Amino acid sequence: MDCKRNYIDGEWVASKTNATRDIINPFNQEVIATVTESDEVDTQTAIKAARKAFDSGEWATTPATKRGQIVRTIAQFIERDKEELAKLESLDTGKTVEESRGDMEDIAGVFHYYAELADKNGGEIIDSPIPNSISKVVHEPVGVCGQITPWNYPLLQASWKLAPALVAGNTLIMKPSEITPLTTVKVFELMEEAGVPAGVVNLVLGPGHSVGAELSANKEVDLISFTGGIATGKKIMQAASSNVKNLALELGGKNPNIVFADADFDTAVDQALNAVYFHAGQICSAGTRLIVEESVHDAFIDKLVKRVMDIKLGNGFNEATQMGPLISEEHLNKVIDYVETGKQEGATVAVGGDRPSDPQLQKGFFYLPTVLTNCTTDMKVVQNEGFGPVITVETFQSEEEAIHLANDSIYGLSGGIWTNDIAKAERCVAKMRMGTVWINEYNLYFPHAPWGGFKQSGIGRELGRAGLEEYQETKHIFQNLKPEAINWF
Ligand SMILES: NC(=O)c1ccc[n+]([C@@H]2O[C@H](COP(=O)([O-])OP(=O)(O)OC[C@H]3O[C@@H](n4cnc5c(N)ncnc54)[C@H](O)[C@@H]3O)[C@@H](O)[C@H]2O)c1
Ligand SMILES: C[N+](C)(C)CC=O
Repeated sequence: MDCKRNYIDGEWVASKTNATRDIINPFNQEVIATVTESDEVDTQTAIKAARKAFDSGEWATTPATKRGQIVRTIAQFIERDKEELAKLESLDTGKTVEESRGDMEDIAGVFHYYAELADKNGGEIIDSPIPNSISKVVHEPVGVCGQITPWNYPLLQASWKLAPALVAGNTLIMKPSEITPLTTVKVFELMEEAGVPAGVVNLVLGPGHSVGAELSANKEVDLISFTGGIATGKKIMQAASSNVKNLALELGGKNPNIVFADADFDTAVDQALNAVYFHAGQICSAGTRLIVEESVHDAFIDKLVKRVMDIKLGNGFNEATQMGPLISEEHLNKVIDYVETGKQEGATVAVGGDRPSDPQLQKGFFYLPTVLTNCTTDMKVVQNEGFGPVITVETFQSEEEAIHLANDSIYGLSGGIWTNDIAKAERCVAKMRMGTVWINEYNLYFPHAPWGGFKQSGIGRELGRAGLEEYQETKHIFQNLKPEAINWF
């Protein structure tokens, strides 16, 4: 098995430490790859390469149409290699290949979207208050960008950072999660094949406490874009103050999914499952706080539980599998503790609440899809992000109570609302403090619409025009066409 390496200044190189890390398939704990394990010194080498490439001005002054063409070629290569990439993502994360195929389509779509935007953001002439002058606003790249991604959607989250950074003319160093780096390595191969010049994109494989911390603190890095947990985000924010870096944080969520009694009952039940159980609930936007109008609660939970009992756990490579394992033993233990806490707090396990007993699943990090009823907003299990296949259920009697429960969180990433009363939906949405709110829908995202969180779910936006603007500085240029002395002094 060859060892996957860093990509620095256009070369594939092993870490100077000579250390390696085994990458594990969460379905059966088999080693699927070995990768180089880097440290601060490797990171500094990559930062220097990105700095040199940016300061040379070559990429930033490449015409935007040309940068767009290269990004479009990357999209086409992802489409060409979609099946290989999807299988690699599933081996690495345990999610079903069907889900990974969907991710790859989304990822190619993100590269296509930003390729199209590349030459459509050329700045503007603004009305100057001074006669005989020109006032214009232009967009320039921020500079050297550090990009740090999580393990749950490894390549998807990488694409949201790579594509806009490239079309805006930046250079970058990416650090994928040390647990799931394989598809990111592959996309760096595709970026090399597409002709991205040496030094513009750099990849450093390794852990957060060394590689990630160096990227966040190093004064040669102008921007840090991070997707991951709140605790890490806070550390990065502190480290980034070293040189007042630009900062984009995509953090966690504890997302409400509100069901009113007038909603289409069967659709709302079905979508309550979709809101949570994809990728075993390891989704930032998972609608894990189900908030149901009291009058339909019992019928709703009956139907939900029946549907949950039918969810098929297994190897993501089997077509019949609907839910794979959690990412690691460490994470499985966190989910077990999380549910135990809920039970101690008084929640009732309506279904699940344990590991599966199926002998075929014992080597994998599986946890049963779970519904906890009798939950109240003060419980830890309602307030903390569990990041597993666990729904907590609360009830409400009035619109105001539903909104109060939905907003009673340090998070503000996303939320859903199910009702056939459009006026009620609009009233509620106006009060919901979240970056994305779905009405009669859940978990839908696409390249044209911005994504990001209110409150402690983050700072800044990815996707859409806003996702490009994160990678741009705005410059005002004022030119006096008839300069004269003003003789003030
Ligand atoms: N808002 C979003 O769009 C979004 C998307 C996906 C995941 N997430 C969130 O990500 C979290 C799960 O991902 P995770 O467990 O990989 O998160 P994490 O915070 O543990 O790790 C994320 C990345 O940060 C790195 N890291 C760890 N310590 C670091 C440090 N001190 N300095 C710099 N980098 C460091 C890790 O190596 C990894 O690459 C969840 O909270 C989830 O909600 C958010
Ligand atoms: C942003 N999203 C929904 C693709 C993945 C969150 O974990």
